[in-house]
This record gives sequence, C-alpha cells and structure tokens, in this order.
Amino acid sequence: MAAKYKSPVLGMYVGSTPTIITTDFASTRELLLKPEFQGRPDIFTVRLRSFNELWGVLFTEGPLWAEQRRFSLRHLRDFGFGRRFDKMEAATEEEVRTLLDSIRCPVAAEKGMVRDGEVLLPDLLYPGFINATLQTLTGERVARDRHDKLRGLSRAVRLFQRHLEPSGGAVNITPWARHLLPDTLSATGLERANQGVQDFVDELLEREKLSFDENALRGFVDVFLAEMRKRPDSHFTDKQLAVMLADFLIPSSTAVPITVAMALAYLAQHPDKQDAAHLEIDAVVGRGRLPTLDDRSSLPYTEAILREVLRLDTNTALSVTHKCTQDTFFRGYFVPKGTLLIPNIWAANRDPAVFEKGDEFGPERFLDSRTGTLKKKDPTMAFGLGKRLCPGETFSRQTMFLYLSALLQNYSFAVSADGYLPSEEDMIPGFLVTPKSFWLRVAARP
Ligand code: HEM
Repeated sequence: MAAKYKSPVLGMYVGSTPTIITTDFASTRELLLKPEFQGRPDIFTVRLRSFNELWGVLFTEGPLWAEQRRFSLRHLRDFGFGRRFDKMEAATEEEVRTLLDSIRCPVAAEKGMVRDGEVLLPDLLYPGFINATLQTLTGERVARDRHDKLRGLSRAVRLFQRHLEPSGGAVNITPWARHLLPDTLSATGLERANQGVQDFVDELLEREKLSFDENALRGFVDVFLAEMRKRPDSHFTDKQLAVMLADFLIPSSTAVPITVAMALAYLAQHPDKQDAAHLEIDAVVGRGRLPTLDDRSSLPYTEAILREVLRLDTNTALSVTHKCTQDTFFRGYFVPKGTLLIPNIWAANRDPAVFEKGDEFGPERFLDSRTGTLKKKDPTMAFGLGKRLCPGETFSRQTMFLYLSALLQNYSFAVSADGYLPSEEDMIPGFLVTPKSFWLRVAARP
C-alpha cells in the first residue's frame, strides 16, 4: 500500500478512529520518538485482560504507567533483570544445563520435543526463558519435573497473541458483535487465553502471599507486596500486580525463546555462518565451561547473529500500538488527539535506505569489516525506541546470548528430515508474528 500511494506514511480509519501507519525507517523512528505519540489506546481487548479496567505497564499511559514503569524497572534490576547479578547468572546457567540435558537425555515429558536426533523448536526452549523471568519476579524457578506448568503458560500466551490484533481489530469497533460471531472475532480465543495466563498468575500470587516475609524479600513480587502495605491508597493494588506480572510473562514466554529458535533456523540454512559461530566460541570459550556474560564482548559474531535475527525477523512486527495524546502535526499533516499510531518496525528494520540487502540474513552487517569487532551502533528498532522502549531489552539480549552461545558450543543444527523450516509466508499473524513449531536435526559437536 505504501508503494501504491508512494508514501511511507499511511492514514486511514479503523472504524471511526483515525489511524496512521509508518512503513519506513525514518518515519517509524520519528513516530516512536515524538512526545505526543506516547499514549496507548483504551480498547476492548486490552480491558478484557485487566478486569475491564486499565492496569499494568504494556497497555497503560499517564501517571499510572510512568510510576509503575519506573518502579518495576528500578526494583527488577535489584534481582538481576538487565544487569549483572551473580545469583541470576548462576540460575540461568543451571537452566541452560537443563536444556542441554533435555537434548541429550530427555525425560518422559520432553519426549514429544526430542526425537531421533531432532529437536522441536521453539517448544523445547519455552520453560528456560520463562524461568529466567520467574527468577527475578519471585527468586525461584519451576523445577524440570514441573516444566509442563510453564509449557501450559506458554500455550495460553501464544493463544493470546494469535488472537490479539495490534490495532484492536473488528472486535474493538463493535465489541457486542462477539456474542454473534465469537470465533470469527477472536473473542472466545482471547477469553480462553486470558484465563490461562490469569490462572498461572493467580496461583503464583497466592503462593507468594502465603510465604511473604517483609524482612526477606525474595524478588520483585515481594517488593511490590511490601509497597502495597505501605501505600494502601495508591496504584499498588492486587490488580496492578496481577496485570503487570502478565505483562512481563507474556514476552518471556514468546518473543525471547522465538528469537533464539529463529536464530537456530537461520543457522541451519546457512552452515557457513554456523561454522563461523562454532569457531569463534571454540576459540574464546572452549569446551570446559559454559559461556558467561563475561564472554559477550569477545563473541562478536554470536552477538551479531542475535542482532540480525532481531532485525530480519522482528517478531513484534507492528510493535505495540501507540496513541496520540494531544492534537499535533506529523510530517506536515494534522493529527488529532486519539489517533492510533502503528509503527511497522518489521518494515523499518528492512528499509533498503538503512540496511543493504535488508531481506537477506547477514550477521556480518553488524561487524566492522576490517577488525571483525561489533559495530557500536545498532540502528535496528526491534525493541522500539524512546519513552516506550522495551524495558526487557537488556535482560532479553543477555539471556538470549547465554542460551544461543551454549547451544552452539555443544551442538550443530541442520534442516530436519521433513525439510520444513519456518518461512515468511507461513508465519502465524497476531500481536506477535510467530513461526509454527519446527524440527531441526541436532548433533553433539565432536
Ligand atoms: C526478544 C524479546 C523482546 C522483544 C523483541 C520486545 C519488543 C518490544 C517492543 C517492540 C515493545 C513496544 C515498544 C513501543 O511501544 O514502542 C515492547 C514493550 C514492552 N516490553 Fe518487550 N520485547 C522483548 C522482551 C521483553 C521482556 C523479556 C519483557 C519483560 C520481562 C518485556 C516487557 C515489555 C514491556 C513491559 C513493554 C511495555 C513498555 C511500555 O509500554 O512502557 N519485553 N517490547
């Protein structure tokens, strides 16, 4: 459509709401950074997941959003979210070992994901990444013999994402119509998915509250519970905590493991690039220990692979819809308050004006061709930009690095016997663009 109208910025109506979509790098960057464009729409499907009110961080705006975003970032960091923290790194290392064990020697519950030298992705990866987030939220993880619980959460989250259209979609224009066409309008799927996520969060909160001790705070949930006691008439409520936990668990159950799975899919298709990563890891880390965050700066190729997958396969393709909070102008056009704003970061991350051969997999684009070191600047917008920048960015990059480098240290990955690999035509659309599950051949490295 952008090509048809010869404009990277498109204007239209979704129902009666004016809507702007940006499709190239420059306009998307401008949209993400514009101060008047930092609101979130108040839509039916968002309320559906938060007690018919507006709570959490992901879909809120104004003072509640500003306070809760600041508070959560500050205190999550204390438990290793996005910063170096020994306890967190030890826990992640244990999780990585569990994954490597699952490939080598699957227990009964993992057998559906490991068969005759092949592994099912992203499925096998979900529990480890959810556990990394749980570690910062509660100071604990779910043991391997109960990983089914985490797989259940991941199933509910995927259902949620597949049924949630980024701009809201038809069900937001005429919410009543869901009673007539429940399946067509995705409302039934959304309600079921929300229930699945909420059940997981409710159970977690019940456990945390029962064992709460204000003198021994174990993770972010305890810090929030302590704040609730100190400030009874504030935004620190049961509802806020429940929705915020869902906000954190949703990307951890999908965006992060899916990025690592896609990295392995690309490397299976590009054995030369996989060889380069193997060589780099062998030279820097060897085989006697697992890679740690200390190795990150010495493994530029591995890091470049992750950057490239985030760019080429931007799974939060249309980001999270923004909203205009006051009348303004954008690129010479009047934009009324309330306009929906959709930044197509998937397209921006492939814009040929910024990324040469933007549709091709080329981790080398992030390396200095002379020195082989990682370029300082990564213009990719996979995590957004500005005030709404994803607060999970550093945490995600660190965790993905630890998993990908350990998997490549120990295994080689190749296209499976059935020959199926995720392709752009075959992705499942939704709030997140996700691959169908796929098998890869896996061989222990000699
Ligand atoms: C590969 C992993 C991830 C990707 C690609 C990603 C991407 C994004 C994007 C594009 C946005 C929207 C930015 C905007 O509105 O302009 C976002 C927001 C957000 N992300 Fe992530 N994310 C990832 C992982 C995580 C993780 C692990 C967490 C938490 C545990 C997280 C928590 C959030 C929250 C709370 C917001 C809303 C921020 C706000 O509205 O202020 N994300 N993310």
